[in-house]
Amino acid sequence: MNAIEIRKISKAYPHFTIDEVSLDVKQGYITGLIGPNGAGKSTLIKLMLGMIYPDSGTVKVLGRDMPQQEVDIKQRVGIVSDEGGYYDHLTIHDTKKLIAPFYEKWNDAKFNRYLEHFELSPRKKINALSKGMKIKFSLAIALSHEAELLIMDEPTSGLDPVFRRELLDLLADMMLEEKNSIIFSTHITTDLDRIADYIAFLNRGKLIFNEAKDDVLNRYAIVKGGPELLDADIRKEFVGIRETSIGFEGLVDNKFTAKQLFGSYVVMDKPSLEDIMYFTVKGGRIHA
Ligand SMILES: Nc1ncnc2c1ncn2[C@@H]1O[C@H](COP(=O)(O)OP(=O)(O)OP(=O)(O)O)[C@@H](O)[C@H]1O
Repeated sequence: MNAIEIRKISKAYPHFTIDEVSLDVKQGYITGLIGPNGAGKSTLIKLMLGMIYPDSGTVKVLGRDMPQQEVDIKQRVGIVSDEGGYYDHLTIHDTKKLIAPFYEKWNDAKFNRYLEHFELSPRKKINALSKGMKIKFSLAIALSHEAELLIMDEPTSGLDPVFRRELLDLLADMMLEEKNSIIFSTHITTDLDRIADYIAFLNRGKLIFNEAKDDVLNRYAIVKGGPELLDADIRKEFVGIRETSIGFEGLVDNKFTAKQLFGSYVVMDKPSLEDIMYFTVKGGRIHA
């Protein structure tokens, strides 16, 4: 089953369009949504959460239709973001009092444990929280109502390295429960190297791929070689290529085809997710 099913969703802003994106977020796994600034990650997440409406296409979350069954969906989903939509002038304690009755499975003891663990004072006002503290607070709320699905927009970007690692451990703990699923957007791809099972890559409002991370890392390759190997046709084989006077380094999206083409004339390396994002976003020839 899929935790989220997006079908041919489009949303146009004056200078940006989410263009017929279809995406399945697999239940029981962690999916990382990657893409450069302005790729449309937050827009896609807002569409999943019914915070904005698509021009066309459909969204199903945990088998229910968004936005028709939004109330039911929100019971089962935890949202982690620094744009919490909470009232700025309220304290953490008062915000919790306002939110908790909404959830059928609210666990107050768990919430208090998380506050303590995250060193958040219940007396602190929302507008006095740093970006990282807001993330911690929304995570405490999400984990205290037995959410089966966490949807997180850039959860690690405002966090120090110590808590970032701790957050990744908390997410891994959540995944011990088989039915739980997580999707999170980030441009810190090293976080995903550690915990993601699937990678969905969005660029300029289009989905480039949504694949198991290991398959992606096996399929793509970084190819390095001398300038004499390149001509116009060969260049077309690359997703992106960086050339200097002494050679080139490029990304191919099918290393088996590239092996047949280049044989032993080149060196092939395993790419990182960052390499894949960099070369895809830059595209064509990159001048060094
Ligand atoms: N309400 C809006 N009205 C007009 N344009 C918008 C609106 N919301 C987002 N956009 C535009 O949509 C594009 C995608 O923005 P979005 O925030 O979804 O990207 P992102 O991938 O999350 O980027 P980042 O990594 O920088 O947060 C941007 O060009 C942004 O200016």
